[in-house]
Amino acid sequence: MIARPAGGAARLIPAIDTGDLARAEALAAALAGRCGVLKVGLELFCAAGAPAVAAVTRHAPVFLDLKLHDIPNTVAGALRSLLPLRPAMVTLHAGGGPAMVAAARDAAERAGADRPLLLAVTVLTSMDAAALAATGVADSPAAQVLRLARMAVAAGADGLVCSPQEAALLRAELGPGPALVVPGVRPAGSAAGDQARTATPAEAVAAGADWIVVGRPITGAADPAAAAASIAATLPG
Ligand SMILES: O=C(O)c1cc(=O)[nH]c(=O)n1[C@@H]1O[C@H](COP(=O)(O)O)[C@@H](O)[C@H]1O
Repeated sequence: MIARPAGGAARLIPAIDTGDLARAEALAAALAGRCGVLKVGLELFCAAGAPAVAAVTRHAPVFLDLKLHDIPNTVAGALRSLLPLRPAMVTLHAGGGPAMVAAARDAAERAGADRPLLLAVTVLTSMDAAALAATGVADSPAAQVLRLARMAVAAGADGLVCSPQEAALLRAELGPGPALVVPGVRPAGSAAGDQARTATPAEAVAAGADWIVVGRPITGAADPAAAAASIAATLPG
């Protein structure tokens, strides 16, 4: 399994969100020396599939973020199908429940010591309290994140995806064990876009994030490599 980053640029995971494989390869080449991991998400995977993962893996370990959410048997099968791509990290939705998380963990174990870090997504960083309430959850995002996080870790998740606003709570309640991967991160002055629960890169790390995920502030910059370097420079070494 991938080791936790010691600090600095190794904590940064740029999200290569594009449907264009050539652009993804160019971004991966430009960003590889300035981050620890590169994220392939739904947009790139739906456009270009396994070859996109192979292409990005040539530059850095890949966080394959497909947010699996289905019955346990189907999620386990999906995990088995993804293992040959050798992702360093994979995501599934904690909301699929403990049997789904446990089935994914069993499937991931087939890769032995080299298995991907299994990350459970809690409450999406794009959701505020009103959006959560619209799904039938009256609790605050923080309370729901903690509930899902406890369940997912008990069921076998190695780590959690949460917003920077819940990272300190999860560290305090769950200790140093679970890896925390934190999107919804915005350098000071950059547009939030559809992200609702945000903080700066340095704030996210101070709150307990092991890795931070940053997409548009890097990929939308005129010079993505320079944007990544300037974010990394704000992270504690
Ligand atoms: O699992 C994720 O990575 C994820 C979970 C979440 O709650 N929120 C979230 O934004 N993400 C991903 O993190 C990235 C954030 O991108 P930007 O908003 O452009 O920085 C996207 O690729 C999202 O799919």
